[in-house]
Formats: sequence, C-alpha cells, structure tokens
Amino acid sequence: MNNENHFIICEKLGKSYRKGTTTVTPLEELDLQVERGEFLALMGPSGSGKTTLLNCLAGIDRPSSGKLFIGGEDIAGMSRGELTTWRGKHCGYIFQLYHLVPILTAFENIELPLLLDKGLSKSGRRFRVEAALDLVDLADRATHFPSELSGGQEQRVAIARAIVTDPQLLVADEPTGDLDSSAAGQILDLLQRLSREHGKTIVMVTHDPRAADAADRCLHLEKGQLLEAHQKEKATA
Ligand SMILES: Nc1ncnc2c1ncn2[C@@H]1O[C@H](COP(=O)(O)OP(=O)(O)OP(=O)(O)O)[C@@H](O)[C@H]1O
Repeated sequence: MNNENHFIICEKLGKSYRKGTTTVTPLEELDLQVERGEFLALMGPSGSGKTTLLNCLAGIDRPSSGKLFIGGEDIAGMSRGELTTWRGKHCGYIFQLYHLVPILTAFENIELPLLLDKGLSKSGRRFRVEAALDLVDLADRATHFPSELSGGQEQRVAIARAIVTDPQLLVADEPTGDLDSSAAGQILDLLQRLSREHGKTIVMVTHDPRAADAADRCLHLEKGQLLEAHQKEKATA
C-alpha cells in the first residue's frame, strides 16, 4: 500500500447488514483507487450502495470484509474508537440538507469540530473559522443564523465546517440535491477549487449529471459493481 498517488485504496471491499433473518450486501468485493487530490463522483440507482460506500470511506461504517486504506492508514483494521479519532482529523462530511445547528450562528457552527481539539486556544479557533469563512466567501455572514441564510449559503457554511479541521478527505452526499441551478453551480465551483487549489480528495455521491460532470472522474455503482462513466483531463490550478 505504498503507491503515493493512491490516497484511497479499496480491495474486495464488502459491507453487509442483518435485516431480521436476511442479510443485505450493498457492497461486495469492490475495488477502487482514488488519487490524492482527485474529485470523484459516484452515481447509481437508489439502493446501489453509494451512501454505504461513502460511510465506509468516512469511517462511519466499518467494512465487513476486504481492505480499505486511506492516506496509508488501515481503516478496515481500526476499532470504532480509533475510527472516530481518525475521522475527526482526516475526514469532512457534507450532507444534502446541511445539518447545521439552528440555534448557532454560522461562525459557531463552523467552530464546532474545533471544540474537540482541547489543545487549540480560542484565538486559534477564531483564526481557523475566519479562514474557512473567507474560503467559502461568507465572511460577511459570520453572525447570521441558518434561518437567515439561503440554501446555497447554508451549504457553504456546512462546507466551511467540513474543512475547518483541514482534513485531506471530503465526502459529500448529494451536496447540490436541494439547491437551485445557480446555487448548485457555486457549490460545484467551490468543490472544484478545494480539489484543485487545496489538494483535497473529494468523493461525491450525486444523481445530478451536471454535478458529476464537474468532477474529474465519474463512476457508476450497480449492484456492488463499479463501472467507469467518464474521466476528464485534470485541470491544474
Ligand atoms: N444501517 C443499515 N441497516 C440495514 N440495511 C441498510 C443499512 N444501510 C443501508 N442498508 C441497505 O443497503 C442498501 C444500500 O443502501 P445505500 O443507502 O447505500 O444506497 P444508495 O445507493 O445510497 O441509495 P439512495 O440513492 O437511495 O440514497 C439498501 O438496500 C439499504 O436498505
């Protein structure tokens, strides 16, 4: 597992769930390699295992079989506690419906993941939150509550919250699914920038062909199998 370019390596990755007396296996012997800094889109019919794969990559779910290495670390071999620590440092999760805390301001929402780092001072947190707000172009909305923001602005706050700990990996589950075309375009531009200019590796689930087109590569997941849909020449910053 020493290929520097392959930030994510899945080998025969499997995930099964018990449902009463039956077993559901959304991922079976899945092989996938993602380069460091690559922006990858995942498409596929409902129930094909896209979110299951995303949750394995994010360390939320533990694979049932196979190997999973991210940034050289053996994710499949970690305990739940080790996964939680790993996720806090190395992975940011972006949801379709933002999942912001309604009673906190944009600044306070973005600051939340930093509160877990007891070694970080208040001024250190402020510096990082302000940098994240600048990056998503919302410095003038720091004191606004989610109800005072548009959907696109809420998603940009959620992206700032995902990147404030400076993780290498971002996973996004239909990040433009609830947005109009113009706001969706801004989110896709931002994700492209995070990959091309900041070197983030991004894995995004989407049903939207335009969103998939913004990525460097698109894969289709069908019954646990990955099929390559398109690959673009990677643009440099
Ligand atoms: N925690 C769980 N317990 C039991 N079954 C689960 C669990 N999570 C997912 N599944 C099952 O695994 C299969 C894949 O689900 P998953 O959410 O990964 O699909 P998806 O491709 O993301 O679908 P959608 O596009 O509808 O979100 C489904 O049959 C689902 O019911």
